[in-house]
Amino acid sequence: MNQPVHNKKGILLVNLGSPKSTDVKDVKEYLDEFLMDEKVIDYRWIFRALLVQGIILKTRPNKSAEAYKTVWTDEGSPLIVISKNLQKELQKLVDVPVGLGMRYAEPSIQTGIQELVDKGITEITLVPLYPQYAMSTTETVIDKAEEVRLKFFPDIKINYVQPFYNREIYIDALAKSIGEKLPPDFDLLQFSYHGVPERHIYKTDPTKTCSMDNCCQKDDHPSHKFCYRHQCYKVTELVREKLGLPKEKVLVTFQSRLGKDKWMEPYTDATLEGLGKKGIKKLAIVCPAFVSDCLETLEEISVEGKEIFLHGGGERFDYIPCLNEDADWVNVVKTLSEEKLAQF
Ligand SMILES: C=CC1=C(C)c2cc3[nH]c(cc4nc(cc5[nH]c(cc1n2)c(C)c5CCC(=O)O)C(CCC(=O)O)=C4C)c(C)c3C=C
Ligand SMILES: [Fe+2]
Ligand SMILES: [Fe+2]
Repeated sequence: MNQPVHNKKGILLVNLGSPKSTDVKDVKEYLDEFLMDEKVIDYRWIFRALLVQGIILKTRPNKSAEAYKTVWTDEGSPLIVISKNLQKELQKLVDVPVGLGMRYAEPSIQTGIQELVDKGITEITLVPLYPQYAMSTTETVIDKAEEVRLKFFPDIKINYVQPFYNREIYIDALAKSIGEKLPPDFDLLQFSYHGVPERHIYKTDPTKTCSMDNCCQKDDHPSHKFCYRHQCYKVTELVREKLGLPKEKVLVTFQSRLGKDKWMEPYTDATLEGLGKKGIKKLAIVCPAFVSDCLETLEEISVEGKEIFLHGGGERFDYIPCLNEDADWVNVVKTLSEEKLAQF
């Protein structure tokens, strides 16, 4: 009997990853792998090693472990738990196996591919779970998956779902999710994206024309395909239009900076501090660089960010969760995966 034609096909979801536990040694091991990635800290190896192993890993693991403890659940890290739930929900909707891998720590991309290969899969559609392209998101996932494929699985094929920041199905799902949670009387809706050093934007711009100020918010510019900053502004604009909000009700900021480099501005924390004095008393905030709630949303924004805002004179702070296991979002992942599966 003939097998169905898709019997060799599978889907691999890839998210960022979390430490194994909140023990300082596990957090240290995770941060070491993460920050030694040359697409995350893009210094020459020796300078990266001096900075990461000589400075950051001396103090940050303690601080980060304490932060992780505040968000950790009985089942583990929120990012991992939510990613597993997304995997399960997607599996209910598609007739090919769905695997899961993390760029850092476990389950690794290698583990995820191995599990699919063990099921006889040789054609994998890999979905980087990042709406916007960045060197430290989509690009490093593809680099790692290619490294693993060439080393351990030279006979399989992988194709990659591209950043989906401007896809209508994604914007519809995000706008709907935000719209449902937005309180009717908010003063401002803040879009807080994970930041990156400005250098990353210049480095990955193949046209070398992005000047940070006058290209990222334009409708059409040759640098946009690889401009993380543009892609953040674009998501915001498309969601704002979909929700029918006036421009003055929406603000873009960038969070989670690390080290002494110049990161993209405006910064989320500095902005939150000053909003109350500018008359913004009721703030809603959403973090669309993340599709799953994680340390950076649950602790940095909904706990620390809230404190900063209230301390600066704000009165009400509504954190709007990520898409997580939202049914429309699962459908977005299904559509994006199936489009790519069809291309084998
Ligand atoms: C130079 C450092 C970093 C860059 C560049 C960076 C980019 C970047 N990261 C995410 C998504 C996530 N980052 C998360 C945690 C996190 N990020 C950094 C540093 C950089 N990120 C660190 C050191 C950490 C660890 C926690 C800490 O010590 O602060 C997470 C959460 C992981 C979790 O377990 O919950 C996510 C998700 C994006 C999207 C991005 C570029 C756009
Ligand atoms: Fe990060
Ligand atoms: Fe730009």
